[in-house]
Amino acid sequence: MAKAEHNNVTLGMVRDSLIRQEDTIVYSLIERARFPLNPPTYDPSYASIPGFSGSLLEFFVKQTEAVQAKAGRYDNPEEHPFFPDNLPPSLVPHYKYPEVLHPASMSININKLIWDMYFNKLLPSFVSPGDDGNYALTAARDLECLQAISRRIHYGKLVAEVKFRDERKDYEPAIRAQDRFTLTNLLTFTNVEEAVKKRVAKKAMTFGQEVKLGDDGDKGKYKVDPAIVSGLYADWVIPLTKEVEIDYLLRRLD
Ligand SMILES: O=C(O)C(=O)C[C@]1(C(=O)O)C=C[C@@H](O)C=C1
Repeated sequence: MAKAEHNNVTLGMVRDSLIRQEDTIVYSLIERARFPLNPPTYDPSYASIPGFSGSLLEFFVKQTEAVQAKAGRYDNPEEHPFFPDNLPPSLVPHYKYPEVLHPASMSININKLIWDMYFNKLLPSFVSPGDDGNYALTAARDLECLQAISRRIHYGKLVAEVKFRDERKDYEPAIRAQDRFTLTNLLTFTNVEEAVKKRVAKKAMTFGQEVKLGDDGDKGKYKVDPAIVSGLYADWVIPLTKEVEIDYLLRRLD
């Protein structure tokens, strides 16, 4: 059983955090869109780094995650590495994060899926084709997008915990029966999902407009297409958050 000392987390608080995380995701997409696709970043034959086989992107992500692991990033249960194997241990004093989640949540990490979605589906849809040589910056911006999206999706663990505590008698039978269908119905709020999709499109318009003095700027011209941002949420972010919620709930009574 998870310790219950942080029972005061409410669904409203968790949703406020999801709303704040939208800002980070939209900004990180805008920052990545400053660069074209830059294919050599992803081409294993381009990098040829001594002692490393893989793309510049993989090199960058593995090295960055190693440094961040040593600095304690993954001690925080909200953070999930993309390459969890062989990560070095934290070298800093352990901060005692509140134990809100069930311990089984530690085994849930769907970053492989997020990685494939980001590079195969999302990235080609919002950056221009082309190559400007800024491969290291490109890899850095990609990692920022990935980390922001991953944090949001894995936040589903906390959303699920709060929902479970609020409606324990409804969730328990479905968990005992390992009934994904009923769990999906219980945790789905279609009106909230619709509001999320509309809000992120509005944020993409607001944050991604050209700000000019003296006139209204380029109306209708945005740094990242708002429809792509709401599509990202509709097709990936919300469904994968729900996937994490279900994975978490299925193990909640272990
Ligand atoms: O806010 C919630 O209740 C969530 O579970 C989060 C979320 C989302 O990903 O935005 C997912 C499922 C719900 O149907 C509504 C919204």
